[in-house]
Amino acid sequence: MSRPEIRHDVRITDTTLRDGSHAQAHQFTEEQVRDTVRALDRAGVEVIEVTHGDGLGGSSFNYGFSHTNELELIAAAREEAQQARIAVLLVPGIGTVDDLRRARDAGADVVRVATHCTEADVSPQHFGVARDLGMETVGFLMMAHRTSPEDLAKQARIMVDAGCQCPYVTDSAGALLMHDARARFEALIAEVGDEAWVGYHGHQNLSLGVANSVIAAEVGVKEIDGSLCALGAGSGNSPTEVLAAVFDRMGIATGLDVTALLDAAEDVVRPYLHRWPKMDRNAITQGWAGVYSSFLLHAEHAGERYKVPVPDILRRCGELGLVGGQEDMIIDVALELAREREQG
Ligand SMILES: C[C@H](O)CC(=O)C(=O)O
Ligand SMILES: [Mn+2]
Repeated sequence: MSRPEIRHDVRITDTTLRDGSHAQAHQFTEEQVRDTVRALDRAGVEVIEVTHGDGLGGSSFNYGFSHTNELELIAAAREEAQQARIAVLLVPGIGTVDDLRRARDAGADVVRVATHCTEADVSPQHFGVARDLGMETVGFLMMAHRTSPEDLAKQARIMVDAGCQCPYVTDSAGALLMHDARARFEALIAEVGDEAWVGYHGHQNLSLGVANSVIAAEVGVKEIDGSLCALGAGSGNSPTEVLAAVFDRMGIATGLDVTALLDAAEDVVRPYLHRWPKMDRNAITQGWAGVYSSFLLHAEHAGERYKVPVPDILRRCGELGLVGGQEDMIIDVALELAREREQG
């Protein structure tokens, strides 16, 4: 299996239209997707991810219904992109291989198969189908702070042996401190670096997404994620426009046009933001307590409904070690906290 060609020192994947879907409560319109893809494509972004925030098949009662069917959004993105590849996310169990086939038919070029950081063994079938479909393959090892660098590297090995061309250190909670991130990058590169690229996906809950991206580039990580205006779960992702400016200052080639990205963030994305992701009390708590960023809106709704402080809900989710896919447990946590408060 060959690694995909990366034309610059680092390739930036923009996930505004996928991770940003969490922050927008999955309400992206076709017009927003078209405008954003056109702007990213013109700015030189080579991979643009478009899917429900929880990946293919995510539109549901548990995760939140999409405004527009994601296959229509993928097809629209494909039409607008002149040079960029269109990526989709697939969490096995939420999405299926049939969803993947439909996404491929709609124009997706890349699939990012996402599993909890200790559960890569649920991904091989999906990588196999993706390779048969001729797709480029990425593996997301989510909540990467929850396992050691050595064990994360073993999970990356499972993915690469199954056909993954780029396993990612995915800091879903924005919880990785700089030395923790470096240790994981180095462990993955040592384990699979001769056969695959290594990637990094950061969240800004502790304001370290960009700093960790700098370390990533320095130690040889080749694919790094960002989102315009940081649009993503929790306090958002590393802002694509900031990554472009920082890497430019560092002399790291990304092929990105910084000015075009600044315009894309301000003129295209900012006007449609429901709220600009920021490091507020709730999002910082997520980074501090190691909680999945996508829990933010779910916890805020539960806090309002059951009259319990959102940071308390998030801290309890961290204590219980909840992982992506356990969004329904947030209600149980809120009810339990409400009962505890009643009992004094
Ligand atoms: C399904 C998640 O939102 C994937 C992701 O972006 C993360 O874990 O972070
Ligand atoms: Mn994310």
